[in-house]
Amino acid sequence: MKLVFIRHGESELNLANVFTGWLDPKLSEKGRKEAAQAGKDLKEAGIEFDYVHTSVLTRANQTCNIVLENMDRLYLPVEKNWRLNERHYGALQGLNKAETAKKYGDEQVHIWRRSYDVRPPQATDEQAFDHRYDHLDTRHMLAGECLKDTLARTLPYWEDHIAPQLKDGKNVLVVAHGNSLRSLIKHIENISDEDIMGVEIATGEPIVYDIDENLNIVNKTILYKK
Ligand SMILES: O=C(O)[C@@H](CO)OP(=O)(O)O
Repeated sequence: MKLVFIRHGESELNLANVFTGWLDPKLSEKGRKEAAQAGKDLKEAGIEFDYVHTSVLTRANQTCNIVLENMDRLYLPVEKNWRLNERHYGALQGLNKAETAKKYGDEQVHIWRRSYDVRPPQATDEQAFDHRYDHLDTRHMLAGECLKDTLARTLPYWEDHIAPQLKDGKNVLVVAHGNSLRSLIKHIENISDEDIMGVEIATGEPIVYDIDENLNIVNKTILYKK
C-alpha cells in the first residue's frame, strides 16, 4: 500500500515568517505552484489513491484541491478533521519569528519551535479557537501545543481513520502541516524524542511510503522537482 504525506505549499504567513499554527492564511503564489507540481509528480509516478485526509485549515485544503486537480482525481473522497491541523502555536501565533528571536533569543525560539515537550505560551481562548471549532469542547483543548501534545491528538485519527484503510489494502493521501506530519512521522518511523527535533518537512513535497499489511515501512521516497 502507498501512504503519501504532503505538507501544504508555502502560505502567505510562511512567506512573511510569522508563527502560524491555527491561524488560517491562504497559499502564496509559490505555494500554489508547489501544490500543482506535487500533483503532477504523483500523477507521473502513477500513484492512485483510494482515500484522502486533510485538516480544517485553508492552506491544507487548497493544497489538497490543487494536488487532486493536477492528478485528475478531484472526485476522490476527502475527509477533513481538526486533528490533522498544524500544532497550535499559542500566544506566539501572529508574531514574526525573527523579531521574536531578537526579543527572547534564538535558543528560546528554537526550543519553542522544535523541542518535543516544551509548550509555547498559551493563548487566550478567544485568540485560540475560531467558529469552526464551536462543535468541539475547547475548554479541554490546549491553546498552545508542543509536538507531544500534537501527537496526542493526531494519533487517535491515525489509529481510527488512516491505519484501518491501509490495513484494508487502500492507498491513502494525507495533506497536512509541518508539525502534524512530524508527529505522525515520529510515530510511524519510531523516531526518538531527541531525533525528531532535527526532522524538517519541506512544503509541497510528497513523502511516499510503501507500507506492508502490518503497517511496517518497506520503502520511503520524497518526490520533488524544483
Ligand atoms: O508557523 C508554524 O505554524 C510552523 C509551520 O510553518 O512553523 P515552525 O517551522 O516553527 O514549526
